[in-house]
Amino acid sequence: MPSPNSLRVAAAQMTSVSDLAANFATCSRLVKEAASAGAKLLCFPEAFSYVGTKDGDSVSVAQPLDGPIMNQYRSLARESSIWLSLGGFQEKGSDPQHLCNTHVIVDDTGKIRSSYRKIHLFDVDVPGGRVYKESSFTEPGEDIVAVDSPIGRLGLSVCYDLRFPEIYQLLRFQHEAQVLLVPSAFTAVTGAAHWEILLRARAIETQCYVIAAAQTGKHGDKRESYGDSLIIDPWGTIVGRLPDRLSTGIVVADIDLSFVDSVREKMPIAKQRMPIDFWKAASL
Ligand SMILES: O=C(O)CNC(=O)[C@H](CS)NC(=O)CCC(=O)C(=O)O
Repeated sequence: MPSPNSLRVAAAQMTSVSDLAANFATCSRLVKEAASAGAKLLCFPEAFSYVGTKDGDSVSVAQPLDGPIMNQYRSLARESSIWLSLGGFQEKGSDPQHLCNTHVIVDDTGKIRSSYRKIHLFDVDVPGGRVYKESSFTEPGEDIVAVDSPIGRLGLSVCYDLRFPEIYQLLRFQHEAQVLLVPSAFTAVTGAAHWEILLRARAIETQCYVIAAAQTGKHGDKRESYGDSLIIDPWGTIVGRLPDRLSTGIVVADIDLSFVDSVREKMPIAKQRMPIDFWKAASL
């Protein structure tokens, strides 16, 4: 039985393709499922609205946050009265060659509450995979973003950010996040090696819930994502996962913010951690 303090959340797992209308149809079905399951928030993965067939394709579909694509998703939230985490939206950049990889939070009336632009861009030669150069078509963000919601204070990030613990330390200790969102499209190779362990580490070291919605499977014949959308509690326990890592669907879990408080009270790392000045002196 969920405790009286519990709040229901959901994370989608899906295989977006290079067809805006097809992805919107999938998202709209998943929003209805999440709303009828009683979820207050549904999180979508990075590139939910569009995955191109080759690098940089997505620049051609980039739009501002007040454009028609985001408006469609805002009306989904309003119609089903549910908050949405729209991770990795292709937001129009400052020139025609670039976009921003933007994580948008929309409330249950369809209003944009906040947006975060991916800071760490995936310029990586994946061992046994291919070379990625996200910075060739993406402008990096510069601001850390947290926002209040009915399911607690949300800390925003996107995909490759997951490998950089500093951003999560700041979200927890400066911005007071209680729930970290990590919408992703991890590669099949790096996901198999690192996905679950990185997410559980971030939950444990920040004592936050982590909700990580994932792209999964083959997007055409060029790209493949690892999958495995996860909801993790502040003790590092996985509390939500789909039975099949590759299927399209939602995972639902009840989160309890009093559990966040109790983990933090019993293991008071906020008080015990050393300030940055200590480390500067120690490394002189
Ligand atoms: O461009 C798109 O369509 C969607 N975005 C992505 O796929 C991004 C940038 S290329 N992928 C990652 O950040 C993978 C990270 C990763 O796999 C790891 O850290 O191991």
